[in-house]
Amino acid sequence: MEDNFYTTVSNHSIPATSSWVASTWKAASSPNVVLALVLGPFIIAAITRYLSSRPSPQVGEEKSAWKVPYWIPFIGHGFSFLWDPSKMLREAKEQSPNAIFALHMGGTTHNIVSEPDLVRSAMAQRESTLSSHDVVWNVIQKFFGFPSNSKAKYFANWDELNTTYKYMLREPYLGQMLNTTVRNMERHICSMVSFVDTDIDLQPWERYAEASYVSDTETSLDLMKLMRDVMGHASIPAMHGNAFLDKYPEVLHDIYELDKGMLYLIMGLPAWTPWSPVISAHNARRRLWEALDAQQVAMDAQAKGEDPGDGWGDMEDVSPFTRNRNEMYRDKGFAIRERGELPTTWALIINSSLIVYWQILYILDNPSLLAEIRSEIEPHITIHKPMSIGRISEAPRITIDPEGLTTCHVLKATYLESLRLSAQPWSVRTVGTDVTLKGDNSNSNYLVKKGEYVTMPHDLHMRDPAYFSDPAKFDHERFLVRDEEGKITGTDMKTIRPYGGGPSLCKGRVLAERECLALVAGVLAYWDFEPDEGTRFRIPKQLKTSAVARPDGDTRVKVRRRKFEWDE
Ligand code: HEM
Repeated sequence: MEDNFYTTVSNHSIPATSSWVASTWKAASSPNVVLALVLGPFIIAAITRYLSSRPSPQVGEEKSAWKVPYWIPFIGHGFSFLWDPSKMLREAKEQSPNAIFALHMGGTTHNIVSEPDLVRSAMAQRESTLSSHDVVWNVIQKFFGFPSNSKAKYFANWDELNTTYKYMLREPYLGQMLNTTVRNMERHICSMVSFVDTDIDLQPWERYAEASYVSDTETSLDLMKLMRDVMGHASIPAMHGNAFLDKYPEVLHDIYELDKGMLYLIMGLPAWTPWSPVISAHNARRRLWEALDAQQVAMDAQAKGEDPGDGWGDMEDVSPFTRNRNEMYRDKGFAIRERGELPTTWALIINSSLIVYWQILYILDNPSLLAEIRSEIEPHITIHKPMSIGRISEAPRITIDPEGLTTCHVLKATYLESLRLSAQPWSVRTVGTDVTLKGDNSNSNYLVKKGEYVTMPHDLHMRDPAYFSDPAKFDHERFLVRDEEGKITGTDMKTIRPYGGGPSLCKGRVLAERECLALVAGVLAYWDFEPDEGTRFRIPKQLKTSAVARPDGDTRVKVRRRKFEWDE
């Protein structure tokens, strides 16, 4: 037996393993096997393609989504989707004979819905039919890093958590938070650019925007980074109090780093992945948790009548929203590590600060629009004549009236058009029971099946030429409402959904709109900009992010303070 075992069948005196390799090689190199190996993948791909393109059986009157054919089993459209989701969706929509089409990715089926009537129907379904819970938890756990064993507590207190949003959405709290934000903006707008050539004397946002001294009246810097940080320095203290940003000045940049790594974190890539954006995202998230946890510890101590600790001060300026959430966490026994302040802090920063950049850039690119907006906002912005001693004078102060700005329809229309062009929001739901999404007539109803997903990429609709002519062009006129004489009487948001919809509709939408209008108006009233090179501003390509696009490169601009009447 032993001899047989070690003796090769081919009678040669080579070891058995080699003999096995040799025989396998011989078999593998036979023409039939080579043919099978070469043709196999093609045959599998062809069968997959055939099976995936078979129409779903129709149930009664109701159609189901058109399935976009694919070639690779299980992975389906995964690669082309990851490569360029916007292009892929646009092309699939163009080919689709139905108002809904379905993509297959990683064994899951996504019914892609973008027509306004069908989105409305989806948003109106009960949570048990189309649920956002699983998707929300997936993001909360994987992206924000919540402990996975807190899921039960999180959902047990779902209603209480949602109730706290009234401290952001409703008066008088909304007004309080907005006023604090706008007062911070007023201070930062006057000192936005310092025209010094020593790095140490620059404002933090100038350093981040890579400011480079041109002259005593002119500085060159990156517009996106500047606006992002100025907005962040106004809104973070309005939510968390001044001490928070003083103690943790890196919070803003950690939020940007975290956001850049969103996809990697959702894919579950660990911190040791040898790819720097993944490592940076993990590190940024750890530092953010440390900062937010420290604030919760300080607030807990203060609530017990104890000293909140070094550098926190009296925390009187922490918003009612953050205070109320801290109270709720204590009442419901949430451990420090289970408290969810990172998602709201991220949501506060990440979208508004980018929209402000896009809106300012689109306006600057159109000088007659800029002039129109400057005259429209003039009654609601006051620039105060500064005190002077000899030839030295302080920077003029600015006062912004956010309520008044809500009547500036052209300004508001440019905000809506910036959202239409730059926001990329998606709402995703899991299908709990078979459901019919109703279109505007019985011929446009669609059945979606339990276990699948309804995925609503709102940007697909917001750039659909069937609804928005010349969709890539910035044209704020499309949102203006005029009377018979052509006089502007208001704005109409039409069917855009930059804030998502249904139960997970953005809770900061009113605050976002008012703070964006205030910052854009304040900056345009106070500062002049010109492109650093050439005569036109470059409108950069957009990179896909969570909800508002990032530009694909720098927007270097030269900034000067505007000339006011007393300068003449
Ligand atoms: C222009 C700026 C903003 C845009 C475009 C935006 C967009 C969005 C989108 C698309 C969603 C998800 C909706 C869905 O799942 O259907 C969302 C959710 C949310 N946003 Fe905003 N947002 C903005 C500003 C803000 C601000 C300033 C805050 C203030 C903290 C905020 C707080 C939230 C919160 C708390 C949620 C989660 C709501 C929930 O799950 O119940 N957002 N936002």
